[in-house]
Amino acid sequence: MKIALLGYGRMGKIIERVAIERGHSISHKITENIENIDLSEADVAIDFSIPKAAFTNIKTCIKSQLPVISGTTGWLDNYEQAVKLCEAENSAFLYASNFSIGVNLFFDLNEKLAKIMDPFQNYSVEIEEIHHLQKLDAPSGTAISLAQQIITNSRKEGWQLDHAEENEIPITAKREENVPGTHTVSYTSEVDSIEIKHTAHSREGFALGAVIAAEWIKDKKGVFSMKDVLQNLT
Ligand SMILES: NC(=O)C1=CN([C@@H]2O[C@H](COP(=O)(O)OP(=O)(O)OC[C@H]3O[C@@H](n4cnc5c(N)ncnc54)[C@H](O)[C@@H]3O)[C@@H](O)[C@H]2O)C=CC1
Ligand SMILES: O=C(O)C1=N[C@H](C(=O)O)C[C@H](O)C1
Repeated sequence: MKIALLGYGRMGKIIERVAIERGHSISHKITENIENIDLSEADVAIDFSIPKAAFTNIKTCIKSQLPVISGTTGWLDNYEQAVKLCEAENSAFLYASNFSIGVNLFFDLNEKLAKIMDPFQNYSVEIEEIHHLQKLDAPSGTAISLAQQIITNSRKEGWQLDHAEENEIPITAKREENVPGTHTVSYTSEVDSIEIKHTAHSREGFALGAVIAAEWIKDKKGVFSMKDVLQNLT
C-alpha cells in the first residue's frame, strides 16, 4: 500500500518506519499546504499535521476519493463538516483523537466507569492530561474524547479547561518535557479517590494504531472511528 504522509514531524517519521516494517511504501512526505499536490499515486493518506492544516488536508483527500485517516487534534470545530463532505462525496474518512490500542481500551473502561459512578453524586470527576512542551493544543484531543464519553454516560453536561461549573467536567492540561501523553480520570469523594490512568511510554503505539487503521480503511467508503477498526481486530 502506498501511503501519503500529510505531516512529517514527530509522528510522521515514526509512522513511516512502522509502515515500512509492515511492508508498505511512502508516496508523499508533505510538510506544507497540499492543495496543489498530485496525490493520485497514493492508496491512502495519513494526516498528522497541525490544527490549522488538518481540515484542508482532509477535505482535499475526500474530494480526491483518497481514503484518509487523521490523528491531528485541535481542529474539531470542523469535524461535522468533514463528515458531511465525506458522505456527499462517497469517500472514506476516519478521525481518532488517539490511535493507540491501549487508549482505545482505556476509552471502554472510561465509559463503563462513568456509568458505574453516575449514581454516586458524592464523587466529583476530573480529567488530567500531561504532554510534551511542543504540543500546540490544550486540552488534548484524547482528554476531550474522555470528557465526551463521560458526558454521554452520566449527568454531566459539558467540560471546561481548569474551572468547571457543578454540571461540567474540569480538565487540567499540564506541559512537561518529553511526555508522549498521560491521561488520568479521577473520581474523588471526601474519604477516597478512584483513578484510571493511561501512560504512553513512547509514540510507537499511536503510530502502529494509525498504520493499522490505514490498512483497514483502504478499500472502504464511509465515516469511521477506531471502534470500527478494533471490532475487526478481535
Ligand atoms: N491521534 C493520535 O493518536 C495522536 C495525535 N497527535 C497529533 O498529531 C499532530 C501532529 O503531531 P506531531 O507529529 O507531534 O507534530 P509535529 O509538529 O512534530 O509535526 C507536524 C508536521 O505537520 C507539518 N505541517 C505544517 N503545515 C502542514 C500542512 N499544511 N500540511 C501538512 N503538513 C503540515 C509540519 O511541517 C510538521 O512536519 C498533533 O495535532 C498532535 O496532537 C500526536 C500523537 C498521537
Ligand atoms: O500532541 C501529542 O503528542 C498527542 N496528541 C494527542 C491528543 O491530543 O490527545 C494524542 C496523544 O496524547 C499525543
